[in-house]
Amino acid sequence: MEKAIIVKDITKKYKLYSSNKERILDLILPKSYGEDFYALAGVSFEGERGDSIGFVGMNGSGKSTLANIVAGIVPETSGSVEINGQASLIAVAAGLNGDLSGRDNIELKLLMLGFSRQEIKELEPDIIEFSEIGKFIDQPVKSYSSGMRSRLGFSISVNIDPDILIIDEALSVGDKAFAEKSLEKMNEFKRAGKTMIFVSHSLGQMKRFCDKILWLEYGTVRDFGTVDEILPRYEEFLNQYRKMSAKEREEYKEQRTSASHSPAIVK
Ligand SMILES: Nc1ncnc2c1ncn2[C@@H]1O[C@H](COP(=O)(O)OP(=O)(O)OP(=O)(O)O)[C@@H](O)[C@H]1O
Repeated sequence: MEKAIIVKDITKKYKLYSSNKERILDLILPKSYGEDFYALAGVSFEGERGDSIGFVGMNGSGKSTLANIVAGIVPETSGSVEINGQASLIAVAAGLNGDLSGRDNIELKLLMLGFSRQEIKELEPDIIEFSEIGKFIDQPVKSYSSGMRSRLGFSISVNIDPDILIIDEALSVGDKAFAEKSLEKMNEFKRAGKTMIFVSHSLGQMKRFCDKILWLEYGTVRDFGTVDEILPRYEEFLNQYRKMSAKEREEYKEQRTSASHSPAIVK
């Protein structure tokens, strides 16, 4: 099978500051202030053409960071991402300019992706119709609700028919009717043999839609495999985790992160 996505040993380091003063001092005297925090610490996986890969994991495990790195929106600190084909990201409101109208955002995004004026003219009505934004399409995006922003982002990305579609929680923001319509659109992509990455906390949607699951935990890969293999393990883990006391959760985290998050592993 042809590889669509090859992710090798990705790390993402952020600096955490205890105050704004520290943040500013770090700009003047880099490396002297702030604490290193690894949102991702050595993540590798491969997706074949036609795979629908779900990213699961607890809050803060690194799902969105990884999706944004694969989409080329956020730079990695080390490691590499190889993509065959054009990638399009749907992160809630990502890539939308709040001061521009919905229509101008569509045009801008398509121009940035290399579409011609003629192609944009042809695609625009479909994008507007699918988004159900109605007359608000000519209002500035900052006046939209978060659901409207996410519908517009989703509509742009699916209607440009990308080779790789990355969907980050967009379906949990829209209403049920829109979510159904979007899932149907995603199934069309799947039937067309396209590659997808889907970030969600809805295990129901994962089961319905994904073939493979990447389970992230504290910025590392806990497990990667087929939906049938990984989701039952993840659900079992969530049940156990729910029963843990705050102290047990801290101990668990300490045990899981002590080796993998050592700065020594970061080149
Ligand atoms: N710009 C940033 N600066 C500092 N830390 C960040 C930044 N962006 C993300 N992080 C941290 O990186 C970690 C991973 O965040 P990410 O949003 O990727 O997690 P997630 O798995 O998508 O979480 P959720 O399920 O809550 O959406 C979190 O601890 C988050 O606080």
